[in-house]
Amino acid sequence: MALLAVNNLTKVFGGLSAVSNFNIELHPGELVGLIGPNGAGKTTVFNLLTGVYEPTEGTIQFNNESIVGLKPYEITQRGMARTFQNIRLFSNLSVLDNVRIAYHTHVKYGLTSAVMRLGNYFKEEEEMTRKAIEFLHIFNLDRKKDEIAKNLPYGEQRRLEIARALAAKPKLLLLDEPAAGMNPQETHELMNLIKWIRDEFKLTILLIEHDMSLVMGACERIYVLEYGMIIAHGTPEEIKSNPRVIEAYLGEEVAHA
Ligand SMILES: Nc1ncnc2c1ncn2[C@@H]1O[C@H](COP(=O)(O)OP(=O)(O)OP(=O)(O)O)[C@@H](O)[C@H]1O
Repeated sequence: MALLAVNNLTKVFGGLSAVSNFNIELHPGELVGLIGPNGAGKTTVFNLLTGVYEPTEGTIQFNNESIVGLKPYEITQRGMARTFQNIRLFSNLSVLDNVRIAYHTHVKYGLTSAVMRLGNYFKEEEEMTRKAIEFLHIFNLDRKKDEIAKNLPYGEQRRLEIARALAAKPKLLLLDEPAAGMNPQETHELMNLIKWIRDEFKLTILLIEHDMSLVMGACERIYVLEYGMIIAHGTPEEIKSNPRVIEAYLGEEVAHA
């Protein structure tokens, strides 16, 4: 049974179809790539899946429920989390608080406990801090827990954003260009980290990425978008040798990935 089933998804801005008749199915535990030239519609797909935009047409079933028309926070609560192409951290908060905030979608104490600072408020807060530090440890950021997020080097900010997304306990994680701005060594480490978190947290992951070494090295299946339409879909080997993809996008880049 598919975790995510998208049919005929279309988004028109003014006269421009940013996404046209887009279909995708993701099964639990899959790690899938979404690639395509600049402006192909990849981020618009993420914005449609996460409720930032309402589709002009089409259906989105997540965990056997239609999520079209839900607000982004309602979709997060149902188990979909994402990162952004332009990192969106709470830049003036500490590294630890950036992750702790994500847990607030799951805390059990009510407003009264929070205001009155009753027993379960402290218990939950303590538990949240412990779990947040555990997460930071996975991402090798625990030593930096008290630093202000904006002062971290770029690669660490990217890792922190993923840590925060994971803290919301998603079933599906959408990563928008996680390797952007990273050097080859950082990209390689990130690739291994993404594969590891998929296995460790039994996640399904859909990632947009321009770095072909990461896409080809991590993803089991890849969808290729051009002008808002899927022009190819297959394994990394199939995509690498697909003449239409080479012509539209990858050219020499993929032949050497
Ligand atoms: N809010 C919007 N209003 C109008 N046009 C938009 C909007 N968002 C995206 N578009 C247009 O939709 C098309 C697809 O953009 P999108 O950002 O989804 O592409 P992309 O594949 O993510 O590109 P990149 O790789 O450069 O991030 C572009 O032509 C873009 O200008």
